[in-house]
Amino acid sequence: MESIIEIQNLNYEINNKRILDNICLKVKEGELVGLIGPNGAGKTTLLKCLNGIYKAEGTVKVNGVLIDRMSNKSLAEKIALMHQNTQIGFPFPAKEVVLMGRYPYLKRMQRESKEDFKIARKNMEYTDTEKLEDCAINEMSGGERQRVLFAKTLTQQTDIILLDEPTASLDITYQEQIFKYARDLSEQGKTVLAAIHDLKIAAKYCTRLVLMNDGKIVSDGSPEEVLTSMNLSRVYGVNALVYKNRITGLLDIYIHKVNEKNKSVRFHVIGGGGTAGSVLRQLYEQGYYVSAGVFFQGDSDIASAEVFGIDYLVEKPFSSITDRLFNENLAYIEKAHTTVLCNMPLGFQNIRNLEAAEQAEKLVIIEDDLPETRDFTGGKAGEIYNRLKSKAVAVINSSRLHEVL
Ligand SMILES: Nc1ncnc2c1ncn2[C@@H]1O[C@H](COP(=O)(O)OP(=O)(O)OP(=O)(O)O)[C@@H](O)[C@H]1O
Repeated sequence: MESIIEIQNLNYEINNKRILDNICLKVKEGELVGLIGPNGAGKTTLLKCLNGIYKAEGTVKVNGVLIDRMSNKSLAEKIALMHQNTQIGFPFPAKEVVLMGRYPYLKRMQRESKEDFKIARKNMEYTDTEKLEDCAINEMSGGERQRVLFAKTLTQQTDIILLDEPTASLDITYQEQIFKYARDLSEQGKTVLAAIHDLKIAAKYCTRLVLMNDGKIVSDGSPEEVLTSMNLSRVYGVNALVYKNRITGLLDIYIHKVNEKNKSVRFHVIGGGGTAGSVLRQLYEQGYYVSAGVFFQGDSDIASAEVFGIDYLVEKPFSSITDRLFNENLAYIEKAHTTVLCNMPLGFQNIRNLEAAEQAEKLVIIEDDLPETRDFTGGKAGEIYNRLKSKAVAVINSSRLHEVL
């Protein structure tokens, strides 16, 4: 398929400072591309070059035609840009602002036709802004104004739509809504490029992400290809873990700061049934060496251990812990400075985890629920648990774990 947008060797400077550095990018019809990158990466500047607001060195073609050869009006029939934080000083009613989207199609002094009004109205309905039609644009909340401006952008009826931080002042419902609209538009064959800071929304809706830094494109591909821990760490200067959220099935990002000083201190975590996730995270953030187990296949604690790169032991589902895994668990416990027993359900299947915990030199028990309420062995596990309690260095609520780390 031909590219609807083709950018080659684009360079742009302001006051001798290189803002865009040799940008090359081709976008196909119907793509929904997220432009991501830290503040100052050059996203807005790139969108403005595409829209002809900034004249840069290099070439920008739309449908194979150089935009320098197009008049402002004919470019505005092809590309609409919704600016970041647009302020309008004059109290235009919303419906007039939306109608302004029709300007590329009107001759000098020509009034809008019935058809123009119809298009504007349809887009106000679509963006849930009809109720605001008589409200002054400069007296609206940031989010309301943003939605009216989005309706105006759509009213321009262009094949290419550029959105610069379209969700900046929107509440969570409308943040998602704008990107649902953007996805609908791309499914209808429109091409959408959106500068966006929210990486989770970018991953959820965009078919392709372009990561920029210092005026350059540093990665370009599917959300999975671009949103890697390495890319995010390199560009944003943070420690980031990128993983598939097992509950939502979506790409998720966890930004964190790890204390690098604690690597030689070992913790072992006994959990299960999703009770270990938060414990593993907190220990990971402290930078300790952490091992965990014995979990049973299918447990969400395994997903947590994998995200945090923690060594763990896993048994087949619905089986008791074998001697081999019991001994491996013991070996981890013996090497650990501290063993943490989570607030897990107690059954015949995992009773050997409690037996192993008896060997811990220093045991911390997390108790959010009384053991009687989660003992499914008729008291057998409860007996061991009570012995563990009497030797534990701390029995705490999970919200207080940080106090003993
Ligand atoms: N009018 C200007 N005069 C001087 N420098 C500018 C101007 N406009 C942009 N810049 C600089 O160009 C660089 C890129 O800015 P741009 O707004 O394109 O980045 P961005 O990726 O959109 O950032 P943000 O995510 O913060 O909106 C920044 O370093 C910015 O300071």
